[in-house]
Amino acid sequence: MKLLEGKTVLVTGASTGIGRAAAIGAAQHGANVAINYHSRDEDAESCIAAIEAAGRRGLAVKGDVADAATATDFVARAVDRFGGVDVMVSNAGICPFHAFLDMPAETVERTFRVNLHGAYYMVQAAARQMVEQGRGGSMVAVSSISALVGGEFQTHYTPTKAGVHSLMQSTAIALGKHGIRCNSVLPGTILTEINKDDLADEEKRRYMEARTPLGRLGQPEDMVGPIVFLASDMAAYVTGAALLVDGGMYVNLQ
Ligand SMILES: NC(=O)C1=CN([C@@H]2O[C@H](COP(=O)(O)OP(=O)(O)OC[C@H]3O[C@@H](n4cnc5c(N)ncnc54)[C@H](OP(=O)(O)O)[C@@H]3O)[C@@H](O)[C@H]2O)C=CC1
Ligand SMILES: C[C@H](O)[C@@H]1OC(=O)[C@H](O)[C@@H]1O
Repeated sequence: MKLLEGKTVLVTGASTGIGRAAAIGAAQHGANVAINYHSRDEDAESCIAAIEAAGRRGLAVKGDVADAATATDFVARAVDRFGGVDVMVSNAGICPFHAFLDMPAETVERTFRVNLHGAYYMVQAAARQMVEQGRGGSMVAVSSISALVGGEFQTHYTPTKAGVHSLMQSTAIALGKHGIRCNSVLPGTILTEINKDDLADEEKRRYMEARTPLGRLGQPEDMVGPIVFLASDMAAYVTGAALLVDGGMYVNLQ
């Protein structure tokens, strides 16, 4: 069953990882897909090729989500190409692991700007377009298990993920009257570029696997079903919700 037939889906940070899998998955579910990315031109091109191989139309727009103008440009380009916006998957993010006491201010600033300001501007730009269209819509923000728990080397990162989760709760209220639903997914540990170096440490990787009741870390494709579901009309009465997609890691105290 195709859940996004005829819809236009926008995904930020879709050159690699979770965003890429979500963009291709949305196309396989019948959507035309516009992707944003920051630096990896070839990966963005191959993502578009995969969208087209699924029989849908794709558009890649390069830009830094930390800049509010990137969001208005991304939405405008998507509307120009596809005629509207039905779904915004706000996914772009960074996590430069670093200790707390000597954390550089620039690292804090950049992480906040990309992860939290970026999500805010993208969701706001998409919402303005959806309200103008008058046919509702769906926002899916990629938050994290880190919205709920801490990380020694993620003191600048976890607050942004809690912020994204909170943004979806508040926008669910602000936009409900327009038929726009806002939800977040909370991935556990998914094997992507963001943690490649961190998890190159075998001991750390084995520890993270051992914490996961399903016995393995996640793959980007594990995120597709939950994101597509929340984006789709199957979730028509779901808003302000947060869906953990973590193989059970969060509940595994002992
Ligand atoms: N992997 C995991 O375990 C988890 C990830 N998450 C979240 O998932 C999201 C995606 O991460 P993931 O797929 O793992 O990591 P990746 O590093 O594989 O993907 C990150 C994506 O974000 C893009 N990006 C980075 N900075 C910017 C920017 N300033 N402007 C626009 N795009 C940008 C990258 O583009 P490019 O490469 O072209 O620069 C890339 O497409 C993040 O928000 C992360 O916090 C949440 C929980 C767990
Ligand atoms: C980058 C981390 O490995 C990843 O990101 C998160 O949000 C979680 O903390 C994961 O472990």
